[in-house]
Amino acid sequence: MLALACDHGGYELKQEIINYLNSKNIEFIDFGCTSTDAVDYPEYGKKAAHAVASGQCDKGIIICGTGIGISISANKVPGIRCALCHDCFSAAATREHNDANMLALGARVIGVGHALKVVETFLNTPFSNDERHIRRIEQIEKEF
Ligand SMILES: O=C[C@H](O)[C@H](O)[C@H](O)COP(=O)(O)O
Repeated sequence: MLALACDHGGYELKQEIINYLNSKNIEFIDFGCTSTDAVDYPEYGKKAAHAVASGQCDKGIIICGTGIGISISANKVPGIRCALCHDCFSAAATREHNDANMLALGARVIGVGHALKVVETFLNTPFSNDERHIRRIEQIEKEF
């Protein structure tokens, strides 16, 4: 199960991602927002992040104008590793190396076609399970 969320800047791209997910029969929960009316991205980013952190959803995709504010918000939730990616290399690498559990996109940065390729790459790339990456992820989670 995938968690989706956006602010007003990401609403239209989220609708395109929903069409893509439906075409692939990928299940999702949409945590809003529900229109292009202005909202505050932290509320929506954190809702989706809590769904992932609690195990209700396996992964999340969140979208704002740049992807920056909503990813910063999601990464405040313990257990969330949200990666802002606007290219397929980064989307694959963050799954393989960081076991990222959320993807952030900036709808004012990337075109729809490219964004859907980034989404596809993120969803289809497994974590490497490599010892060095596991060690580093454990360090991310640890208080220093
Ligand atoms: O990082 C924040 C996001 O890009 C927001 O989508 C953006 O700040 C919203 O801007 P505005 O309220 O001017 O539409």
